[in-house]
Amino acid sequence: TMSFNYPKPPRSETCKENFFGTEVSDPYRWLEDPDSDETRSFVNAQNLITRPFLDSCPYKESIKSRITNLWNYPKHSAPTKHGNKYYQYRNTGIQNQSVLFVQNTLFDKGEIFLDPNAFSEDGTVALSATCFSEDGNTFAYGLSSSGSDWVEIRFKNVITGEDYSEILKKIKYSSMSWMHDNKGFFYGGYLNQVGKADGSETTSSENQRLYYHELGTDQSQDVEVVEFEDKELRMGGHVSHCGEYLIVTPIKGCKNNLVYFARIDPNKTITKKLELTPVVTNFEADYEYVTNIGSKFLFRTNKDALNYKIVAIDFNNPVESEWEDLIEENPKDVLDYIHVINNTMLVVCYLKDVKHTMHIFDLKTGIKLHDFKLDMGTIYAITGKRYYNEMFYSFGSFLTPNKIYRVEFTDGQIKEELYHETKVGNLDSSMFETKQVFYKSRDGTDIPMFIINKKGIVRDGSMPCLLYGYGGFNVNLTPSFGVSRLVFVNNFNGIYALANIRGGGEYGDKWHNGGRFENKQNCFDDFQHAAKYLIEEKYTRADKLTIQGGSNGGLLIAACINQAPELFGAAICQVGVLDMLRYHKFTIGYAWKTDYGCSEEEEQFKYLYKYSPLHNITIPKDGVQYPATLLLTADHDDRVVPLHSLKFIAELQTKIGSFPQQKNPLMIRIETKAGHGAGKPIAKIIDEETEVFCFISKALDLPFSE
Ligand SMILES: O=C(NCC(=O)N1CCC[C@H]1C(=O)O)OCc1ccccc1
Repeated sequence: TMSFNYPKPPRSETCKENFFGTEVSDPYRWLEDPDSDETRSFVNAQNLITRPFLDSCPYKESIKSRITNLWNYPKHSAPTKHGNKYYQYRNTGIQNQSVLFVQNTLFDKGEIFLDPNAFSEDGTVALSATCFSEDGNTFAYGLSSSGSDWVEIRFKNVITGEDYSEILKKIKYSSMSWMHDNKGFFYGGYLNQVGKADGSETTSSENQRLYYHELGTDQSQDVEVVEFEDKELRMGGHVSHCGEYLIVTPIKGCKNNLVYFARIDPNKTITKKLELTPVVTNFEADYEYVTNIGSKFLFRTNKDALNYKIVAIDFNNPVESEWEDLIEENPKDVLDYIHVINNTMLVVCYLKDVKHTMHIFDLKTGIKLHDFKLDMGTIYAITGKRYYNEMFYSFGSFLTPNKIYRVEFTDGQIKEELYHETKVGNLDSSMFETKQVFYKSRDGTDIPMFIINKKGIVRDGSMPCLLYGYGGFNVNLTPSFGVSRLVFVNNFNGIYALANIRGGGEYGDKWHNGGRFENKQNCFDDFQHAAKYLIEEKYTRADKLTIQGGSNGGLLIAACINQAPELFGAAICQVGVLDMLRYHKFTIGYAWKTDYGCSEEEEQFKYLYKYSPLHNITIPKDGVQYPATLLLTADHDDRVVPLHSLKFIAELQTKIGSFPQQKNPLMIRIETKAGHGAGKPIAKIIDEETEVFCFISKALDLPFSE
């Protein structure tokens, strides 16, 4: 059996805080300083424990080569057209970053337009945001380094391939939008933030402003065009399809935004703050700009529509009593997203029991004109400008990486053809089967869950199982192709299960609200009942069951091992939100109040304190032990700062690690030059997935077969 002598970091007995009469100690608060010597030595001490454990896995090299060669298939994105050229991301297989190609026609092999791999040796500079000007002659592109949310924007002349000289900095959580003169450009920035701003800082991101940039000038000349008092607002700025309006959608949290607009003259530069007309001035609903016909503006909204709908607002008379529903709310299916095409058509994707359906509606009348035939899966993207009579959509599912279809609208016909199908080498998908089951949670709610396994398995409870969940922020976990999960099913002879627990948006706001605020415990109950279902149905047994989740999903994992350690053999908690009393103090954490609430409010403190992972590590009774637990974080994660994981592992090892019955490892893997996940180079993804499997294999004694 294994035993570990975990680091004994200094534990402050004086750091206490009083929340409405409850005294809460915070012995590892000093770990909140990422740059202190103490924190650095804590990180090193942890890596000295974790590194040898992971490297001792006898299957490490074969796991890595299996994951690598399954990743190594050519990838293509749906083409998008700008000006008279087509653009498409391609990856030969395991290039760290995908490369942006430009083609003159749909079927020529094209040439490299922008290769982000050229920006760094190790692929840690990613292309995080792009925006072509209306005429397609200028390409605005945002680069992010080491996985940080910070973005630097550059402008490329498409004809010459040369970059303009200016670089826009201090940009984060920003929209990008061009004036139709192809010279003016809107973006959101934190230009006043002081101190380090490279993603390793934990400074709260406050006072974002919307700026107007004139192409070819220095950022110091940029004009602050929109400003609101509230320091927590992030400004979405979108130039309308006609080019005559700027729609401004300030958002405070991660749900519900305001709507303002300004008239703009595409032929005049902007020299001062814009005059904004209010349309929505309360945070009661989401409003997402779709398009406009003159002054009639379409928005996708959940206002009085938990499953969302399309509403028309006349900006000449925006009073709510004059709003009209263009596409009514569907009582069962969620209006997930929408794309205007061919001038007069709306492509609408619904989510129906966690699978997409796709239809065409008339832009003026809202009448349905066409249904697309889709397999069980997900629409990943739809591309095509409003005035094009051609669009592309990409579709994927658990065993289908990506199928791109081209749709052409000519003389009243809708012609559709397969444009490109991604083939995965060395994977015979006919060996696997996927299904959707429904199980009951603690309160009787039916929860959907996808299950993937090899065909012909015998359900005798002996198989290892990997159960994944998220459960928050209206996020939908729909079927998608994932390499590591297929390696788990194929080479660990495992079961992969994906539980669509409450807090997500799988059944609209009813589902999101069911996992928010005082209902957050439903997420944990739903997930624990998924585990019980998999055990009762003999897919697996507790000591062969691994649970995995990231970010808000990391909170899910940590709360579940605190509440029901007996249910799980292993737990993978990636970039988790683990200190629920202090999360809102760092970077963009305050924006998550719209799911979690905040400890500064008494009622909210009470329910946060009840499940906050850092504050609920409990010594299990009757010889039960915590599952083998691996936390993962990274030094440039400025979405969920590493201090959450550092404090949690310190508390877990101190409180639980020294107990005789605790044989399972309690560890943390801290990555460098990496962040929350977006833009992570393939090499780092493969290393991380390999080491997660090494941990699980070691902890649960799982054999790996080539
Ligand atoms: O904070 C979030 N989103 C929520 C989020 O990232 N969360 C919410 C909880 C922890 C973490 C996660 O689950 O990934 O987004 C900020 C943002 C980024 C880019 C553009 C605009 C705004």
